[in-house]
Amino acid sequence: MKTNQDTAEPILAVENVSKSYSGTDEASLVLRSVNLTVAKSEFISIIGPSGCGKTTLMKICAGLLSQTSGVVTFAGKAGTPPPRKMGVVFQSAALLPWRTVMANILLPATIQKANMTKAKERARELLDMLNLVGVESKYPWELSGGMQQRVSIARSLVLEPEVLFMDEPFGALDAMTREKLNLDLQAIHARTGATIMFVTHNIAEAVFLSDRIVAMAARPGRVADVIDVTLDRPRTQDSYVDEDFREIETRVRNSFDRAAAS
Ligand SMILES: Nc1ncnc2c1ncn2[C@@H]1O[C@H](COP(=O)(O)OP(=O)(O)OP(=O)(O)O)[C@@H](O)[C@H]1O
Repeated sequence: MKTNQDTAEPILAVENVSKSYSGTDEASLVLRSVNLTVAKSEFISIIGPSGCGKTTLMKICAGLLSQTSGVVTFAGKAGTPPPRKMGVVFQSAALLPWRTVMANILLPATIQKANMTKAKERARELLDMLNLVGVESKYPWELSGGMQQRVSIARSLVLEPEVLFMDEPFGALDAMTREKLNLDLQAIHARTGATIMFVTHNIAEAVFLSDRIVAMAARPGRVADVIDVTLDRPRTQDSYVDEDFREIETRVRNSFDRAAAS
């Protein structure tokens, strides 16, 4: 059977990656021999029990942390994506309180000394895509948590990254805001064609957004299962109650439970 991964060119590959924060013995391993290939424009989610190493794996892929052994390959070359080609979004929006929304969104372009005319044009497009028009001159503390996270997403996209790493970006938001942001993120993914690696604890969210879901097991962290999400796009709020959606959700839940018990 052809999977989503087989049909597109790989952009990111994790080969035999292990990680220990201390010591070299087997017991100190947080990740053990993780292998994973992410296709260009793929939306891949990582789920697993708390402490299984999801954030560690994502940080290694983003080059924010080094692996103890193994190789990460980006676009066929050993190494992680260059900062200019990737964006990162964490659970906390981490905006600079003394900069306006627009200045926060433009921050990566300022740091990277990118073409500011182009960056401003892109920022305006993102304000529109993320329903932020009208708040560009406000300061982060004047916005709701959901709006702040939208700004953080816009900031991560301003340099048109090829890869976006998102670590529980909606974890602190209420259910309604989260569903709305899932719809917006799906639209952004379709429009930009960015490859997205997304860590979440929420199984329905993973099914809604993903092309593939990686279920990890803990102690040491490892890939326990990979589930293809073969649902048509775009998915809508009605998708959550579709029979096919529920079936995949159950499969992912079973994988999660098996991984948590192993
Ligand atoms: N900087 C660090 N130094 C030492 N140990 C760490 C460090 N960061 C993470 N760990 C440990 O590595 C393991 C994996 O942590 P990680 O945050 O990657 O897991 P996770 O699956 O993302 O967890 P959660 O779902 O709770 O966010 C945990 O046991 C954690 O305590």
